[in-house]
Amino acid sequence: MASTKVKIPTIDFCNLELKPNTPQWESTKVQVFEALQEFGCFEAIYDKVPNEIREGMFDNLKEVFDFPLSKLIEYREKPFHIYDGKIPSIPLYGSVSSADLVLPNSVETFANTFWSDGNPNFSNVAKSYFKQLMELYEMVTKMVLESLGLKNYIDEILSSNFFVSRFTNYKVIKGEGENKSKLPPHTDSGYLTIIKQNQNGLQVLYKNGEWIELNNTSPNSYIVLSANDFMAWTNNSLTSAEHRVVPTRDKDRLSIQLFSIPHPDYTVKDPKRISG
Ligand SMILES: O=C(O)CCC(=O)C(=O)O
Ligand SMILES: [Fe+2]
Repeated sequence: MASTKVKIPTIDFCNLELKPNTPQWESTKVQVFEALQEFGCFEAIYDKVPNEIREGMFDNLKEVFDFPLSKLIEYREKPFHIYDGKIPSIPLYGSVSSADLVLPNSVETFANTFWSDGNPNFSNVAKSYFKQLMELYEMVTKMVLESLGLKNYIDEILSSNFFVSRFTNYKVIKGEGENKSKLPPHTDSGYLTIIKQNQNGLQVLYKNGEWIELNNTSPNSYIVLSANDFMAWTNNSLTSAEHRVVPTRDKDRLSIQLFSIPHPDYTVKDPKRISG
């Protein structure tokens, strides 16, 4: 059962004055660092993604998971595109992932696979959605490095990653039970993951052994999780959040994830150790 006792911090990123070296930046930075140390995650209130963009993402994604399986398989046949589904232990889970933000025209490749007219609306909406979330990623990364006294490494870390986006559907079939789409506990690879869910279900494991429900359904709310490579890079200063998904409602749950992952040729090491 998820606990109601411990609460994941909610951090406000809406302030227009939120720029490095301002008092707002300094106080937000403290909250970000403490949350990632203690919980490995927080809820960001971030208003830079217009409502119609975010809603457009979910509307388009509903259609993707209604396409026949053959489309999903066709999608998987393209380089750097992954479809996970029909997993025997969680048959109602399905996701499509793409290294879409590094490969030119990759959003269009995605759209062309699923929609015969290439769905220009999807491409526009997706580019805008991820652009704004990459800015949130950049702010959080800078705040962590400044908190660690590693300001000089900000450019290095920001240029060491690529982004992967994943769209996930947790199908609910009446009478089938939640276990068929439940995502088992895990930590993510990469630096940070930013998640938007259309209904709750994401839970994070706190150090006292309790699973805490992440509330992320208000329009401007996004979950930021720190992942394994950031924990390693910071020499365990941050926690890599162990999380799982337990869909509880009686309609399909959709979520969108943005993962930032170090390039395969980048060596993830605590910079203090690199410099001796
Ligand atoms: O669906 C979610 O909210 C999270 C999914 C997740 O943890 C993952 O794909 O790694
Ligand atoms: Fe995950």
